[in-house]
Amino acid sequence: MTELLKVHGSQNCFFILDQTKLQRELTDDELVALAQQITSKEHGLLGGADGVLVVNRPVREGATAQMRVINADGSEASMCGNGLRTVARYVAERDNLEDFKVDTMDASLRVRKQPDLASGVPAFAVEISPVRFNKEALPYDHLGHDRLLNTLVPELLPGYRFSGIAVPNPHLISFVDENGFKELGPLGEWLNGENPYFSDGVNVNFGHILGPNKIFVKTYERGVGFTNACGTGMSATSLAFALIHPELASFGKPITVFNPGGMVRTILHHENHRYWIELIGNATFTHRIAVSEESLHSATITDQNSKVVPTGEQENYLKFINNLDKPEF
Ligand SMILES: N[C@@H](CCC[C@H](N)C(=O)O)C(=O)O
Repeated sequence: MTELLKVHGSQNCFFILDQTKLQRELTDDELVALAQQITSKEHGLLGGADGVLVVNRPVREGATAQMRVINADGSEASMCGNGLRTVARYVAERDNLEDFKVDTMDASLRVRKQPDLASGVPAFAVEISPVRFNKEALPYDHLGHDRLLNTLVPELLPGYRFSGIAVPNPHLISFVDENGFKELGPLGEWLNGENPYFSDGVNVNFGHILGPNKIFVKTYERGVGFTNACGTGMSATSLAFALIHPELASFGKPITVFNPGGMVRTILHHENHRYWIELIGNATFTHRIAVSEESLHSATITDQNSKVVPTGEQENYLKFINNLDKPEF
C-alpha cells in the first residue's frame, strides 16, 4: 500500500502522488490515465480535483524534490503556484526542512515555510519565475502584437484590454468591472478549444481592482475549466496590476489577492532586469488516502479499494475564510 494526499491552495484542489515511495514509478501514460480518472468531478475520488502533483527525486543540483503538474485533462503544465505550496509543505514535513528548492519543468524554485495564516492553516511562500512577455513564450499568433500589456485586442473581445504574461505557464489577463466577469467562461472555453490564436490554450484571468494593493482574480484554467483559484494566474495578474497601475500597486510590498476559494498575498520583485513574484498562501491537506500501487498503475482507484481518512484541516480553513471580508463576483 501507498498513500495519496488530497490537498488545496485557496481550494484549488489536487492529489499529491510521491513517486519516491513507490516500488515502481508510473509511466507518463499511466500518470495521464490516473489524473483523468481521479480528478473527474463526476466519477473521481472525493469529488475530483484540478490536477495531480507528482513528487519525484530532484533533477537539478541544489533541489530537494521535483514537482510535475498533470492537469485534469491529462495535459502537463510547466508550473502551478497553488500546487507548489502544497508540495512544499509535503516535502518540508517529509524531510524536516523549512527553506529549500523544488524543481519544476523550467526552473528550480525556492519555497519557504511561513507563519500559519490562522489556527490550523499552514502557509508557504513560493517563488514564481521565470517571467516572460514575448508572444513566443505564451505562445500566441495572428494578433498583430509582439507583447500584450493592457492592449485592446478586438479579435479576442471587443472593448477589453489584455495583457499576456508567462510565469512560465501562459496567462492572458484582463481587468474588468463587476459586469465583465460574465465573459470569462465563453472566452476561456474558446481559447482552450479550436481557435486561431492560442494553439496550446491559455489560462484566462479576469482581475478586478478593489483598492491600493488589493485585487480579486477569477480564472478559467487551461486543462481544467473554472477553478476556485490559480496561483500563477494571481501572480501574473498582480504583476499586470503594478505595470498598468503603478499608482495603485507597489513592488516589494504585499498585494492582497482574493479569489473564489480564499485569499493569497503576492510580493512583486524587479531585480537585475528580471521580474519574479513571491506567492504566499495556505497549504492545506484535507485527506490521506491509502491505495494499492496496482490501482495507481491501472488507474482504477475507487472508494471501495481505497481507505480515506479526513485530516480535519478543512474545518480550520473554512473558519479562516469565513472571517475574511471576501468579495464575490
Ligand atoms: N492552478 C495552477 C496552474 C495549473 C496549470 C494550468 N492549468 C496550466 O495548464 O498552465 C496554479 O495554481 O498556478
